[in-house]
Amino acid sequence: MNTQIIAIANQKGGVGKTTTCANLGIGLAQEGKKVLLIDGDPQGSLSISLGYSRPDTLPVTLSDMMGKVLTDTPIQPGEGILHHAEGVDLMPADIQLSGMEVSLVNAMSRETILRQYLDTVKRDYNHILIDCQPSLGMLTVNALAAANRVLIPVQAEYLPAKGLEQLLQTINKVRRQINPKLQIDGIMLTMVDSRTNFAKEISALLRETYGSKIKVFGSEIPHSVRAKEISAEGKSIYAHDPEGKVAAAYKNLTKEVLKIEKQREKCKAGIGR
Ligand SMILES: Nc1ncnc2c1ncn2[C@@H]1O[C@H](COP(=O)(O)OP(=O)(O)OP(=O)(O)O)[C@@H](O)[C@H]1O
Repeated sequence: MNTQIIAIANQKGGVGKTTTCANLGIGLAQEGKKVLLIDGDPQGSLSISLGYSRPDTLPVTLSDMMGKVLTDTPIQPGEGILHHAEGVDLMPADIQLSGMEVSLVNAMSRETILRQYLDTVKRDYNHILIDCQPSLGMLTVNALAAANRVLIPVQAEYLPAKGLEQLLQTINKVRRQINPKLQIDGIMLTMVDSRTNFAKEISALLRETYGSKIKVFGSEIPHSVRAKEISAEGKSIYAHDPEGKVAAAYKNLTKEVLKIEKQREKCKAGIGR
């Protein structure tokens, strides 16, 4: 299986990474894809938002799996992977992942420990989505080293241009030094309040600043209280508010993401001919 591994990254906190990871992942599952979500954040927000309110009580989390890679301990098929009612699988995380990040500092091949873990599970999945932590630390570098695609959610409240530059530099560095396959899918606006001109201005500015180099997704995720509620519900926006505008936006995003991979496959086939 040609597994698509998508890192959802932005070192700024609270921009909608976790919400996007869960709803894009479940959107892909609704399109018939086999999906694994990786909680790459020691806060465990993705695990919590999918209903595992106390990830610290789970017997196995991502830090255990990365620990096994570090110590060359075999990983059993499907070990520690949870199955969510809406058709996605999840490798959860808890605060132990912080300790793992510290141990990585002195580890051999420290940037590729997550990639080595994913190599043991990826044959079972069409898509693996990684919810990155809000920093450019070693866990995010591991996610970028493991992925072949990166999607960047940006909150429409203000333009963190400098932050975005730092992220793009990190992505380029990872691409040059560790993972030449990494491609940027695009920047995606989240929490857009369409009643204000401000959001429109930010959207236009993003397209003006980055649009020539990086795709800015046509799908923009509206700001909605219904979206805010889902993290406490343990389910997706499709289950919580199926007819709402956020569900529609995430459905569109899912289609855009699938279109990108189709186009890349076509390009590859064209080159191969
Ligand atoms: N479209 C939306 N409308 C309103 N609130 C939203 C929307 N998307 C996410 N939120 C809320 O905004 C907050 C931050 O979202 P989320 O946790 O997805 O961001 P994050 O980038 O993953 O955060 P962190 O960096 O802390 O992991 C959460 O309370 C979430 O419920």
